[in-house]
Amino acid sequence: MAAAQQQGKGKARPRVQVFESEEALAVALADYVRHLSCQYVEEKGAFTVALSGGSLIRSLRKLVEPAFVGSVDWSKWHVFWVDERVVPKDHADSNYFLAYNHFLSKIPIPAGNVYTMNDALSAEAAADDYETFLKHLVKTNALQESNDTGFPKFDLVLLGMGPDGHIASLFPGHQLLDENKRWVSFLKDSPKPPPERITFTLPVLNSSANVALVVAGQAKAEAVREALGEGDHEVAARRLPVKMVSPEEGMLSWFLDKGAASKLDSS
Ligand SMILES: O=C1O[C@H](COP(=O)(O)O)[C@@H](O)[C@H](O)[C@H]1O
Repeated sequence: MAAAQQQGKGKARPRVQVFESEEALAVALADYVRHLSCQYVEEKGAFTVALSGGSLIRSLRKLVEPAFVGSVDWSKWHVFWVDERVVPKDHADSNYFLAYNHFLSKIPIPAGNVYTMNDALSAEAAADDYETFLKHLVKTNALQESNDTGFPKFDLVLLGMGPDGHIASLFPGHQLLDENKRWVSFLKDSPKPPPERITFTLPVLNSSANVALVVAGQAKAEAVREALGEGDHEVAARRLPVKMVSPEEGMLSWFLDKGAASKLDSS
């Protein structure tokens, strides 16, 4: 359905698109990801994507359907995780397991291009391990670095949002929202189970070339209204982490269904 605001670069206003249904959102999301994939593969021969867990994975379903699956060069994809739960990879709570079952198992991405967090380590060690690995990829030019921030620059970060406004494993009021040095950090007190998690930090999310916020359902309408409303002073933003997503030099695109957008003024 309708597009709302026009996007710009960097700190410009995000693009906000509202769709009649989650089904229509999923089709538009597939088209958006396919377009970026083609663009980056053509430009630099690779496409680096960081996935969230949760409902985002279901919203990616169209990308693996016949209308889209054949027009993506999956061999050039490099897949990362925005956040992970500290559980074995075959555990129902694992973000990798979810992505594998509903997305990755259906497409021919080379196994060596799928970069999971190490589930044999403690939360601290797994965060260190993933950060060290990302630094190695940057050093070897397999992953770009942001000239502006010195943090890694993913071509696309796909974020979901919880009803409380959390993104990745960055929760309202949590001290990790202040982290400005680490690339990957950990927490053991997640308010949403399971408690132990590993997560990209905000500077990494905000150094990406493209960030998509994919949000469906009425349960998230209040957080969407607050996030897209006026007045982004720091206290409000720390209460609603999604408000702290603001790419330094990249583009932010919201994909909303009617339910999620139902408390926005224009809807
Ligand atoms: O716990 C998590 O929650 C968020 C939001 O999940 P959703 O199911 O409400 O969309 C998700 O983006 C994150 O990756 C996950 O670890």
